[in-house]
Amino acid sequence: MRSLAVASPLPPAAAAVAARRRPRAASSFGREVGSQCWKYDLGQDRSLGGSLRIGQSQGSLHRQRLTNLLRPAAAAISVEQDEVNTYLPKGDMWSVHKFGGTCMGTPQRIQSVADIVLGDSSERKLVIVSAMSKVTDMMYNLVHKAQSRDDSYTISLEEIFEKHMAAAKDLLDGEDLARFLSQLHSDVSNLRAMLRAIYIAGHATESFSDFVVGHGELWSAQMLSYAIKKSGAPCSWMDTREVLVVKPSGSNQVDPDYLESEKRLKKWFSRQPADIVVATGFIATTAENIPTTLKRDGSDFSAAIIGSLVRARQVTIWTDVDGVFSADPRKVSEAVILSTLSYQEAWEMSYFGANVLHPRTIIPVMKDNIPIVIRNMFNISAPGTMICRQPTNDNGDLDACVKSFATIDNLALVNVEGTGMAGVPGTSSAIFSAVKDVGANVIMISQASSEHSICFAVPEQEVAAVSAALHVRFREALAAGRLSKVEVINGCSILAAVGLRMASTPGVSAILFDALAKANINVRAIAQGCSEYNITVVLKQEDCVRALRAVHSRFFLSKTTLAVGIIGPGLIGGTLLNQLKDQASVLKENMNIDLRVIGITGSSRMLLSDTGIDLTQWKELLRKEGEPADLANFVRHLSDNHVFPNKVLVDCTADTSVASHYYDWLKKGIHVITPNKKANSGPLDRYLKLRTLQRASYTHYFYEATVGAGLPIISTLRGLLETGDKILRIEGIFSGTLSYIFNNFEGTKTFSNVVAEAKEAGYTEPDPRDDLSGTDVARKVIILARESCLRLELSNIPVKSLVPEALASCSSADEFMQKLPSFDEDWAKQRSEAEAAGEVLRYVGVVDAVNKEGQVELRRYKKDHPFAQLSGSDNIIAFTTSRYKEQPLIVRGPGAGAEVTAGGVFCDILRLASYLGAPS
Ligand SMILES: NC(=O)C1=CN([C@@H]2O[C@H](COP(=O)(O)OP(=O)(O)OC[C@H]3O[C@@H](n4cnc5c(N)ncnc54)[C@H](O)[C@@H]3O)[C@@H](O)[C@H]2O)C=CC1
Ligand SMILES: N[C@@H](CC=O)C(=O)O
Ligand code: NA
Repeated sequence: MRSLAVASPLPPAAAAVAARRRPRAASSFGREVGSQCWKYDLGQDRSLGGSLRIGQSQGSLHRQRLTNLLRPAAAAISVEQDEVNTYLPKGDMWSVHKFGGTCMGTPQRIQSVADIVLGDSSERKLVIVSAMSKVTDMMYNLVHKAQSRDDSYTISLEEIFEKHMAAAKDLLDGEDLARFLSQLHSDVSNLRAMLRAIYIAGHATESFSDFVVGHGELWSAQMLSYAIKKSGAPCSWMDTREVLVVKPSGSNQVDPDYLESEKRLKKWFSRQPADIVVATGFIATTAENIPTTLKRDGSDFSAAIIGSLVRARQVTIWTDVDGVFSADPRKVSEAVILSTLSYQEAWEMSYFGANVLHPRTIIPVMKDNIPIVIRNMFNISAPGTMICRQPTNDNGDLDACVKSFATIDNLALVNVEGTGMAGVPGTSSAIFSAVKDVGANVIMISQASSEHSICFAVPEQEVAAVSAALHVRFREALAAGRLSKVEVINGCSILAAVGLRMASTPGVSAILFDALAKANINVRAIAQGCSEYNITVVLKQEDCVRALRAVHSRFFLSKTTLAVGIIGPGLIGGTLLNQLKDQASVLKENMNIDLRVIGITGSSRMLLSDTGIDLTQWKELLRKEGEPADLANFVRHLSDNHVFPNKVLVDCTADTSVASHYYDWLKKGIHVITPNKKANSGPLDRYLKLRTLQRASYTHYFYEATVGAGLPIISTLRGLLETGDKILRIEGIFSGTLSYIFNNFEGTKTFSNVVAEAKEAGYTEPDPRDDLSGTDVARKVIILARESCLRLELSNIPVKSLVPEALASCSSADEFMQKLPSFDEDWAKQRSEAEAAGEVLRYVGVVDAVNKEGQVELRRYKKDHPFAQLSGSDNIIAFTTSRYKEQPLIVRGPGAGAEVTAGGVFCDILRLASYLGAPS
């Protein structure tokens, strides 16, 4: 027994690479192949490492066998330099397809792949395949087990054998099956020998490992080619180690040698001029004819290189998704499939982890302008995403400029700040060399031109080292005050918008930042290079998904998407829901506004939905599927919803306690709309706080229906004030109920009957005493007074109540209505007295802006006075202002009732949508 002692001065892995790369003279284990030499000298392979001793006979047997194993591929790839066959067809005829492991997962799927290939009407087809799903991992595992001296590699190899045998038996028959199985047997027996050597050596060189692993592709390619042949189409299979020549380019990457590969490909075709070729993905050879692989995403890369070599008209990458999404669909459920992308956009997106293509996959096809199409083999009807030079929908449209959004989490921002940085060359170099020295990866950099600070983002787990290095590097500058701080902001994320020409198209970043502002998201840093493809913003990580959804919906959904929560589905709330239902599709189509009611709560039950309640049956759903009402949970449901960036709560109750929450809701970034007068007519300090918050934020609060229902009262007043007019007096009939009562109390019906009619018609407050007492009018007077900048409390308004004192203490509205007839006579008397004087009774409210006071009272007006001309539930409001002094500006019309009031609230919702960016 002769011992073979191998002492390596290099670590085994490095030695393995060195051994592979160093050309050697042919040894007794080497063999001349054609004009080239197979130069792999196992005897001197230092990567066998350590002081391993292998018995001579066993060692030489293995060496001999292993060399032979590696040989077939090498033999085939030998090419005479001048022997260039011209068969390789050029032009548009080749169509290249690539099917990944999932597509090749089962015999049935391999058959479907065959069907897809046969269904392609291209003249010539080149099909690149990965190993059956999981096989590559199983093969790596074999190597791992063998080199860890784990005997069970033999069982694992057996499993792999069984898996392929079973698949082949399912898929093939006759001679082709026999041929495949015989090849499989022979390959497995060779692998057994190779693994045994690895087991004995306790180590596998990279080329041994690549050789073993590549069998997955060899088998899947053969099976598919036989399956295609079985369907009647002539088909060859190609071991791409015979043609695809690559050279290592460091950090686990390889560069294709196009010239050499093209020569070998032509040679290959000269021997097998087939119209359908199934080729192995992932595997290749070095110029020295050593089997290797294309590393990560190797099969896509194979397809792109081969596509380029045959000048394919298109490379189709088949996978299990419909195409490339506009955002991670796990985070944005409304993400859409993009129909086209430019090469650069695909490139940018893959950087951000979008499941597109590895950037290097794009390079080979990009240079020849060959489109890549990503398609779903399990959904052939989906057209997929085409990646090409000039996407057709890239027509200068603002929205087409942004293709997708992506995020990176777990980052920290480092901010280096100080006056001593400005104008000092070398500061940034010093900062980043310190960062480099600790091996941290800088993900974005931003420096304002004032030069007082530089900030950059690094992975959070690297920031402590970066910060420490910067403190050491700038110790003196910090001590001297030239630098004021090296600050670390943890918990950051990056949100990137990717799109061709985005950065050079006016308005895109405005839309982006506007969407973020409206979603109440604070931007911490911004970077946009001169590259046209990317705008990056840094945000708090907790805001990131919300931000992603906000910007995505702004660019990809309707222009304005609004999630609505309705509180109080009574008369007004219920009518509003029906109006929303009827108008939703028109709004979506004509105005690009998408309103989704995602919650309805009454006082006892609530109904919640993440994406929108079916409004055709909201009542039934609320009854059957509703849960016990809980306002806090209801609000949480709305604010936690990240699908819709804009949210509004519509308070259709008359409840003071509901109104007391508006401040908190606005603070949370939820817009508020209401016909409920309680907040604006409640305590002055609360009101002022609410309005101050509203004015200081991008969150909106609208309440047009609190005065005159749907009539444009608040908006008219605002228009006057905002354009510089001065309000002198606002006077009018503000109560639809009282207007109706006095318009219809003409002597034919009793007073209590007319009140009952008003209640029946839906004009009254839930408790009609609020109308008759004048409180409702007083509230409206207060609302208008405050809007006109008067600081009045409800208690400052003298009110003449029409509720008989005896009925003020009735415990319910019903009891009040029952007892009201006993006062009909008093009312009849008052009415006839006025009538006798040629006058009518009218209940009016006044805002006297000059004297800073308000009044609410029952007055008598001559029959020719405009206030005497009203009918139904009409309100009339006269604004006397500096500009409208001689003749007041008058607004008149029905000022109560379900449809008009709900219409007023709806109008506020649309006003909000337009504030949020909906087109006018
Ligand atoms: N009816 C009209 O013509 C006009 C009414 N308004 C205002 O519209 C609001 C609604 O009036 P209506 O629909 O006529 O009253 P309503 O009594 O028919 O409806 C109010 C609804 O709110 C619910 N509700 C009460 N407290 C609640 C709470 N804490 N949480 C959840 N739900 C609650 C009630 O169960 C009821 O379904 C009132 O503030 C009223 O002043 C404003 C202008 C005109
Ligand atoms: N009850 C009110 C309804 C509107 O605010 C009225 O009658 O005007
Ligand atoms: Na109004």
